[in-house]
Amino acid sequence: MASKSQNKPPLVASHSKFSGDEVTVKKRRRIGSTKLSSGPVARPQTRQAFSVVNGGQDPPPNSRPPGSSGSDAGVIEFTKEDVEALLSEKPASKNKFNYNFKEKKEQMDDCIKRLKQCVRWLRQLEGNYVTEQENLRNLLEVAEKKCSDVELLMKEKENELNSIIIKLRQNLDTLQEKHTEVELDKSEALDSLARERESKLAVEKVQASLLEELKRTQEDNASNIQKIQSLNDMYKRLQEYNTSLQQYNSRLQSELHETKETLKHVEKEKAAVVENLSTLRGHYSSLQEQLATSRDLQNEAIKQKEALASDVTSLRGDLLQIRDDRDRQLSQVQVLSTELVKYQECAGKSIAELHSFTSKMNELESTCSCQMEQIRRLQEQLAFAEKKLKLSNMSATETRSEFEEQKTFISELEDRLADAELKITEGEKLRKKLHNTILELKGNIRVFCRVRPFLSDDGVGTDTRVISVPSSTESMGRGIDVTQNGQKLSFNFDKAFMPDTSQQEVFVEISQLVQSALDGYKVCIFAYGQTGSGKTYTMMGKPESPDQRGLIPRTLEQVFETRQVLQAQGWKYEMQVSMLEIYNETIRDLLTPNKSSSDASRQENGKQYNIKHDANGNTHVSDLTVMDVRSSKEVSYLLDRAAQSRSIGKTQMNEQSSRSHFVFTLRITGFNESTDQQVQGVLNLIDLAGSERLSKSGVTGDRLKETQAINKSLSSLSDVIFALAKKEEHVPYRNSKLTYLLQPCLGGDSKTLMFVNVSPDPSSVGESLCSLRFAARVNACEIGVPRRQTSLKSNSDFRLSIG
Ligand SMILES: Nc1ncnc2c1ncn2[C@@H]1O[C@H](COP(=O)(O)OP(=O)(O)OP(=O)(O)O)[C@@H](O)[C@H]1O
Repeated sequence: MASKSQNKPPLVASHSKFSGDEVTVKKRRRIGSTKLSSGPVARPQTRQAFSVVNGGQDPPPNSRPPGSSGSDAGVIEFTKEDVEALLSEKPASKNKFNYNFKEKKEQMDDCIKRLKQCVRWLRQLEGNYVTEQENLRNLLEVAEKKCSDVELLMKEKENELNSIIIKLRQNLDTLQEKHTEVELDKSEALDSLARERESKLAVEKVQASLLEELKRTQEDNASNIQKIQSLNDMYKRLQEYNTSLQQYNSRLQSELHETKETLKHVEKEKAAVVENLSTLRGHYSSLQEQLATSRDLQNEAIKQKEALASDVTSLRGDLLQIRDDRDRQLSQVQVLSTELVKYQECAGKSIAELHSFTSKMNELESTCSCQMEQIRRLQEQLAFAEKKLKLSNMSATETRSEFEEQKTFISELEDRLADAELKITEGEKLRKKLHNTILELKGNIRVFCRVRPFLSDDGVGTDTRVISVPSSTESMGRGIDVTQNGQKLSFNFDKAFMPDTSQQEVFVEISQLVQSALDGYKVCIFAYGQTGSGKTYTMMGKPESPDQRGLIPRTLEQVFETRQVLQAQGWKYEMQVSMLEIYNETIRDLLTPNKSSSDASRQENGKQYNIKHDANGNTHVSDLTVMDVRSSKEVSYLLDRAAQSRSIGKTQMNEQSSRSHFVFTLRITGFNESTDQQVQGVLNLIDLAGSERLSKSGVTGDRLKETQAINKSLSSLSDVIFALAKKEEHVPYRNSKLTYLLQPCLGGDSKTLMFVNVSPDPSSVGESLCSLRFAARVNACEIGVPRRQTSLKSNSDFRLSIG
């Protein structure tokens, strides 16, 4: 039985398995189902695995997972169990003995097919996993990057917000502090107001009591005054009574005296009577009786007098008492008056205090109202600040987002700027290279011919033309024809300027060389020709007339203008000027400070003026004045100074004009901070001495020797130029000052331009021919780069035959 069941076809086994246990099937874990559901490939798919694995037989409909009604009929899926079942599947045969190979093969084929499908499915699944994994990884990286960016951004924003919140909190704190201070001030002010009100009430009470007391005192005073008045009246009455008593007393005294007088009279009469007593005894008894009655009367009078005296004493005591009372009352009145005055003063003070308290109170009330107003304002400010805070919070977020946008915009712009700068730098390098290549193609040594117009003092009429424009189109603009003794000789150069060519037109042709000097090359432009042929006119021109300014002023203008333009690209230039004159192997510094003529010559003699070349091929003349210049105006001033110095020198040395070489040197040092580039250019502008025919000069002796020497040095110039340009070892006239000075300008990358100036004067046609032959020889120099062919036919005789 066991073997039977083992040999059962997988279909039956699978079928029975699935139909037997629906829950198990539903719960069965699907390989990759979790992953597939999250990735792009993981769409909910309807499985048909069983039909494939189980040889095309579907499991019973109730054993299918929910939703697998067959919408994705083409997709095949396997579960782990399916795969395991497939792997552990063994060939089934209904009967061991009926084992049919064909059937077995079919089964095997079927199994292999299913296995292949399973393997394909697994591979596809694996591929999906890998791509999904990669996608997820990428997504994860992007998300992580984003997350870190967002985190950074958030941190920055948080920091900014924190700083703003701190600032606002500080503002709020200060405002709250101010508010509490104001509140404190306000409470203090209210307290002091209450205190002042209390004190005011107390003062008012005191004032009322004082007023009552004052009233009472005034009433007392009035009653006292009445008392005093009644006492005064009594005193008056008593005085009157006293006076009447005194009058009575005096009357009694007078009566007593009269009585005494009468008594005496009586006693006298008694004596008379006693005498008469005897006689009159009778009479005596009557008299005795009279005497007794008189005595009684006297006693009565004495008694009356004593009673009156006691009355007077008692009245006197009364008077004294009344006086004492009066004095007491008076002193009481005085005390009361002083008290009254005091009370009045006190009342005045109280009133003043009351006034001051009232004014203080008013002040305090106004301060209080001010403070209230301040508090109100502060509260308004606080509300406004809070509003502002809210607004600023809102605007801060807006600003922050704007700031972020701006930042990204700026960074973009910066990138673009950096790119542009890089492009500019590269473009500038390219421009330099191209410019140089163009100039090299044109020739590092070029020769321009310039024919000056007829002048009034030219010997022959203008109709006799010895110099003419060539007829061939090939030579147009670069050749001239010279007619001598009926023979026409043609000369071709890089450029030929006819008499009507303006200074500007000539300058346009050399302006590229000026740019080369700023690019860091050595440039040398010199004018060669017979005396009066227009060399000085070409180099210097007529500075007083702007149209006729020569190459030197125009060159300087361009140098300083270009320097300005290049400054925007980060270039900084330093310029140094020196000017010298060579006369018969003597160098004269044209920029030494002005001195008297004798001093100048002595000074000149003391100086060495040795010419030296350094490792970089730069020429230095010892003791020569070198001036820093910042503008073309400064150079113009120095040129004027040099011209002045030249004319002084000529007068001092009794020199004929035009017999010296004038050398103007401008050293250009440029540095670019942004690209860290450095350039050193030199611009030499030379007005050579004019060659002269000895037959015409009419000089003799030492002067003749000098002229011969100058002519010789000029005639040898072509040999020198040739040798230097070809970098030959042997340079003729090496020790000649002019040769030595020109040496660095004629080799390597240096650019040299020679003007051959010719005069159209028929009387000097021989000299013109000499100059042209010389120039043709220089023109024939080839330096490094191919030059167009010079028509050498007529330039065959290069040698100058001056003198
Ligand atoms: N292209 C020109 N247009 C007008 N005038 C000119 C021209 N060239 C020269 N001249 C005039 O010719 C005269 C002589 O010129 P210039 O002094 O420049 O000659 P030079 O070659 O320098 O002479 P030297 O060798 O004796 O110094 C001057 O008066 C000058 O103004």
